[in-house]
Amino acid sequence: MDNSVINRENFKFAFKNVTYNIGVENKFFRRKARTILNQISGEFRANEISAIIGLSGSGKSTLLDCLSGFRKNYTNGSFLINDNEISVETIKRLSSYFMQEQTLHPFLTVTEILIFSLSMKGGDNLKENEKNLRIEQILEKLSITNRNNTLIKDLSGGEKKRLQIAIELVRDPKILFLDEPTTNLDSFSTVQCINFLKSLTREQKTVICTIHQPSASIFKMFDHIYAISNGFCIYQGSSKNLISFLKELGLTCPLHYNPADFLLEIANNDYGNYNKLLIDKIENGKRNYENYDESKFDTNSIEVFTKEKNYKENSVSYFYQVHHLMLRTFLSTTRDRTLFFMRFGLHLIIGIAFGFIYKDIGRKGSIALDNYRFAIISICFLLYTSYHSLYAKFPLEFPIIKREHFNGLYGAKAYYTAMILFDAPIILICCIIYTSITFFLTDQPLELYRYLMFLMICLVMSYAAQSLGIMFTSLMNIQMTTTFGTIIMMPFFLFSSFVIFSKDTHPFLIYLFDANFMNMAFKGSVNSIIGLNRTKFECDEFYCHYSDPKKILRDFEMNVDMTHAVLTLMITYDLEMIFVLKEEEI
Ligand SMILES: Nc1ncnc2c1ncn2[C@@H]1O[C@H](COP(=O)(O)OP(=O)(O)OP(=O)(O)O)[C@@H](O)[C@H]1O
Repeated sequence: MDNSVINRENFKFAFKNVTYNIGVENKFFRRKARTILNQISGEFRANEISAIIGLSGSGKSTLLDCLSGFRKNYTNGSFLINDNEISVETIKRLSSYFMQEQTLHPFLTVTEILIFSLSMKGGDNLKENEKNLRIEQILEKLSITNRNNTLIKDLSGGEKKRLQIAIELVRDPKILFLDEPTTNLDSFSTVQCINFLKSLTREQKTVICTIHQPSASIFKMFDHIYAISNGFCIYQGSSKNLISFLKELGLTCPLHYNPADFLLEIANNDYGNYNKLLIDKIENGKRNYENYDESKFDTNSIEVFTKEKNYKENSVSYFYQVHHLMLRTFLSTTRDRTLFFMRFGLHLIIGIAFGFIYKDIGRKGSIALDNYRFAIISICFLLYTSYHSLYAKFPLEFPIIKREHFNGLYGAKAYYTAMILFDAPIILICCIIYTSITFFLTDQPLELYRYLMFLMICLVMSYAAQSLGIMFTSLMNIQMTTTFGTIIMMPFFLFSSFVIFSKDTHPFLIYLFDANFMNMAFKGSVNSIIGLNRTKFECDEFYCHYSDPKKILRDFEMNVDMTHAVLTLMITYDLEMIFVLKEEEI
């Protein structure tokens, strides 16, 4: 071991006895705990770049998730800064997490995404020129200065990676966690990326990254190595001390052989079972195979980090977050108009199609019953387009918002508010397109209040359906919402007076009809077309059974007080909104 004493700056982030258990399914569908991290300890220092290495599935990403606070449930153990215990919340405030998946908005430019991150961090405190200067400095460091106005989707893989790091740096974190930052990079870009990360350590930052099989030259660039095998620590210390550490156990690394590969082969039992010996020698991470000058540590310096509340916290108001989120959505939507135009186009095409299918129903007594069918199908169409409108965006956006929300850019409430506010005028335009075309083509009486009533019912129902979609998305994960989202609508449909009448059900169930927004939407739309004292239809055949609109309303149990219908829809919308906006996690 190299015995020269190292003076590192007085910041040490350590963890003690960290255990992480996960429930796994066995063949009887019971959940059984599996331990991924076993009472491991370790430490990382400022001015050092540390690599967490290990075989695939050894627990590298899990350790990074636990250290950064990304996985806090089922994590046991303690976290310390300069030997003072700190909470996961403090770590989150001091750090930024670079996730493995590329999570960037493809239709924003490099500058726009950085301005957004900076605004969310500093709000209005920074002047425009200060923001631009800060961004210029970061881009210069990352060698992407000439790509300022390029859309993210047009950047190369390496540039995207560097930009993602830049976004995290905007918030000036003390600790930077990076999950496999060099994956998919060629050897030149890998060296460039590690060199850049190394340069950050000169600014008092603690850089911790997981890395998959580093080459010998990359391995040497790391100051500190933390090696894991099956959730246990098998080495902790400097990269240059690894060979002597192994030698003490009788494991001699062949000349010109990559020490990282040698260690991973030992972990894989290629030379016999040495794992237990390694774990014991390094005391499962309690020991550091490096000499530090511990007298340099000032244990009081913890105050600086824990008391400095707005170090990484959201320093901007809820309204400021909503405003910037809406602005960002507006920019992306104006550049990628596919979904936007598809929604308008869909309402236009379906409106024309239904208009022709139900042509003349507003005038002819022989087909008057089709007015009831037309109102029901209109509600079903608008209900599903609104219900799916936002959660269709989720699979694409989810990794992005998860990262941004985790890194403290904005709250869940601000995100949902911005999403709903941005979508509100789109739903309004879609409803106007659909109702105007169908009302005219089906030859309904040209009475303004009747049309407005039809539009209002369709609109409020669409908002209620949209918020229901968001509510389920916020409650379940994306796969669950996509799989069960449509099935969840079935009970609403069942008690909507379409499948079964309330008079034929148990009196106890009547309330399910009265409180059901879909029932009120069906009844409200049918009433706005053939209710409201509509005169009899002209009978164009020998006998027209339903030429009297009152008869349709009575036979199909469609009579409703319009105020009751509108109020039920509005209350449903409000209740769902209250539920969604009280969510704290995305
Ligand atoms: N949510 C989870 N549910 C079940 N098992 C999990 C979960 N997360 C991690 N694991 C398991 O924990 C082990 C460690 O996973 P982890 O992703 O930390 O490995 P890794 O060392 O980062 O691997 P790689 O280098 O392949 O990314 C793996 O066996 C993985 O299957």
